Amino acid sequence: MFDKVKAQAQRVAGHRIEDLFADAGRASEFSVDALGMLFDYSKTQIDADARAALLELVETGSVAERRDAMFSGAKINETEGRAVLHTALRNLDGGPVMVDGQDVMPEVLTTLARMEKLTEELRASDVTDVVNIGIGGSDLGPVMAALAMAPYHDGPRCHFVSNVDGADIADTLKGCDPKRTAFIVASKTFSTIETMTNARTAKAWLAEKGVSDEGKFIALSSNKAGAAQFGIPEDRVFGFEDWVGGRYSVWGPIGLSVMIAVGPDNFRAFLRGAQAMDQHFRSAAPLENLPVMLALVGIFHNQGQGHATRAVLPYDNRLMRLPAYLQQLEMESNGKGVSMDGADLSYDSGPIVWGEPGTNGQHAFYQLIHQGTRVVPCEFLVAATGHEPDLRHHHELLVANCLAQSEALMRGRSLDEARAKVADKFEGDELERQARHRVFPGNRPSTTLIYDKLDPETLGKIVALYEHRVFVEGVILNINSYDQWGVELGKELATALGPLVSGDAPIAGKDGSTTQLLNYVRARA
Ligand SMILES: O=P(O)(O)OC[C@H]1O[C@](O)(CO)[C@@H](O)[C@@H]1O
Repeated sequence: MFDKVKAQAQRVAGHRIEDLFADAGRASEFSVDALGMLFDYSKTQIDADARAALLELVETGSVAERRDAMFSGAKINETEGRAVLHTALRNLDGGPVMVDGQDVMPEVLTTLARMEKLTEELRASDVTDVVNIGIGGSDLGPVMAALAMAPYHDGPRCHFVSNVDGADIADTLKGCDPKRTAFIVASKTFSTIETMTNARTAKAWLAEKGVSDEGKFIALSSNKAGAAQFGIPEDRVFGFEDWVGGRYSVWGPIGLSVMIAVGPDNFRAFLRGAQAMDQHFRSAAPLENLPVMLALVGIFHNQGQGHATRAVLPYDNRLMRLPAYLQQLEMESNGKGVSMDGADLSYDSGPIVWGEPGTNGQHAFYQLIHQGTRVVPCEFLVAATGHEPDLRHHHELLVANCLAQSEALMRGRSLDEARAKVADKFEGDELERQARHRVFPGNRPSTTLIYDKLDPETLGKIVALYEHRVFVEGVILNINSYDQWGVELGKELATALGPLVSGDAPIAGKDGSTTQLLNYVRARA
């Protein structure tokens, strides 16, 4: 499937990216300028022929057909028999969206209106703190978006508790007044062990402080019966259907904490941004299509050139949690071992995604990115303007650093240049030795997504852009991006190990290492 792309990747392997700019039109020709953002992939080895081979994958993979199937409510999550319709949650002024012959939009809009009503009530009340209890998609989206929209935060303080480690909830509750704290239990299934354990601990904390839990809990879940069993009244339960995947759920009820923080208008702007990206994805030609081109660059680096990882490097401190969010989005979606028909993949699935905001990462792991033996394709994100007009010089430094990194990755530093740098300090063999340590190979690919300002609408566009990128890569890889069976085994084993850790069951039938670790814990508990 990737033979042509691999052949192209091999052909361009020796090309210096820098030299490609001899073509004065390269920067704009290898960029997509749409929706108020510019995606520049010109600092990669992709040239016209390589791009043509990549674009063929869009045709052979039937990306357009699969895309239309997704938007139309077809059950493209075939292993779970579900539609994939997170896009309906932001279809604010769109037409009907049918699932099993029924328009889901009236319910979506009613739920949104209910969320807005509760949000207004909460924001007008004496509640000072809201604690969202959830994990994975019921945590990462809200955390990431709430942080990204910090300048618009004018509601109660929002906290996020996810880890089953008691340290998480204990540290969070330390700063909260039980009378003025509301809890959101966010769980699609309402059965996730971490979330249910933390929710019960929150209930116990209120009881211990002598505060009734009446009216204190809100549930966001597809499992209304589970929420009722926990004691949350129906009018404080916000449901969503199984066609919203956990890692795609920030746009609906799971985003309630974000709405409470920034208010309904800003939350709607966030949805509008995503909706604009949806429309763009559906209508723009592949070459002009942001998600398609972002995906093809990813395919080129991973399946074409064999680079197993990619770094996401936002030069936007408020996108601090974007790499973690994308780790779930990309790796839970496209980290699969079999194709749609269940056959073993004969090529690599999605890449290992990681990152940190710049400039912090520069002083930590960029050493490896510049001089390590492995190539890490980098994806920079940066805003043209910041939210702090009085701190313009900070923003200018931030942008300069971002551009400097992609330039340095591309240009590198030759041995001659390195020698010149230290010629006044060393001579002879020592000069040679010292110079070699200062060589940067360069020719390392990166892309840059630049946008005006990280406002709610832009954030919506960026997140939807990455969602659709994952979709396109998944279609081309012919995998199901919407299930996550790989998380099951660990959950099952953890449940079985519980009594062995607590000492309620004898340690038997375990391998030597697990037995040794259990004994170590039990001796000290
Ligand atoms: O919202 P829930 O049902 O608590 O699930 C939380 C997370 O757990 C997972 O199922 C993985 O274990 C994710 O896909 C999901 O986002």
